Amino acid sequence: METTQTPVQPASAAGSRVAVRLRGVCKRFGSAGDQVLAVDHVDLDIHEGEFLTLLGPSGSGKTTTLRMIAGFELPTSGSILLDGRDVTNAPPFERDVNTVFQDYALFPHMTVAQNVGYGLMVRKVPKAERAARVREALRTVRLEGFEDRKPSQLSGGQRQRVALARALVNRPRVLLLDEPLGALDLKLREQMQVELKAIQREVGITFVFVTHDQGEALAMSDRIAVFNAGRIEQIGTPAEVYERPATPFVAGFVGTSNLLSGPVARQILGEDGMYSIRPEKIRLVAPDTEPGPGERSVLGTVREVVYLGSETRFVVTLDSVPEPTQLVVTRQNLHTTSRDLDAYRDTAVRLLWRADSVFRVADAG
Ligand SMILES: Nc1ncnc2c1ncn2[C@@H]1O[C@H](COP(=O)(O)OP(=O)(O)OP(=O)(O)O)[C@@H](O)[C@H]1O
Repeated sequence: METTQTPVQPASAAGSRVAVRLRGVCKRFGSAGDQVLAVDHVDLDIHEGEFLTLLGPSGSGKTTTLRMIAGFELPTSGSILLDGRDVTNAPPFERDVNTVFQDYALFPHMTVAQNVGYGLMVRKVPKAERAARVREALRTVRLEGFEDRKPSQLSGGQRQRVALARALVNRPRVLLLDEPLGALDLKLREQMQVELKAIQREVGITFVFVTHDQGEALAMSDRIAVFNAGRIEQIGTPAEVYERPATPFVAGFVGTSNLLSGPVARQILGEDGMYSIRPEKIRLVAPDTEPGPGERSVLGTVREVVYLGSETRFVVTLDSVPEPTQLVVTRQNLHTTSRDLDAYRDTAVRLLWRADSVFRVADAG
């Protein structure tokens, strides 16, 4: 009986071997005169054992990129390599990858165990080994004891785990996940984010995960590739993408950003170009507070106070800048109650931030 497991490889130890390589990949849909360039010259290296997320708004080309890695779509131009082997035009079954879809695509008439073991049965894996591998996959997704249930007798989160087990049981080199948590409610989604990441660490398989949810991408990924209009605008760790967004689009799509440009940037920062500062990096203090060493500040008036439970969002218009400018500031409600906050409205304040919290996202245009 074979019970060997894929070796444990923590995500932080993701190897430098390239599991998936995309070079100059383009995908055009439609016929002449009515064409969409869904994916536009994408270059991407995904490392072995890595959890890589394709993040972007609807229509930005993430799913098409994933489907080309799976072999469900063929690129119009460019090449795709899996483990160094050119698979650009290979059919899906000749690629060592598996896909988990958002709608799970489980067989309703089969039990959980039959669903998970289906691919092994088709590949004529002997019965005893099949049973052992199904058991092992169900253990990995923490669904022991559910073997004989039908999909209709499971919750959304449990069905999602069956879909995951059905992919893991094949021990693919690469697992492709297309918005797999999209159908779950927020609480379950957050719980599954933690579990999915733990499972990926345990099995050490390369995960390529598609989502439009920036919070999900930040919470789970080793690296994030941010898509916009068919192109990758930035690839980096969650901290790099959040703290040092490379473009105005990334600054706005991943978290909230205040963008400063033109005469406003010149007056406040003394620089040309476009700059970004995160709302939580700005402190709201009394107007007569002196900035400390390495700090910058500007005077303003609080226009809106929005209580959000764990934090409050202030919208502040700036005094003495040449154009009407608003900055958003967020603050954790550590000792504040909603009643204290009303006093802020229409008051004069000083906004204070560390000079190194501001970063350039574009050159002067
Ligand atoms: N089969 C197709 N035929 C024609 N156009 C398509 C096809 N599939 C995708 N597109 C177009 O390609 C572009 C990229 O689509 P894609 O599904 O890859 O985006 P996405 O970022 O995954 O979006 P979503 O989050 O909404 O799934 C879109 O403009 C879409 O309308």
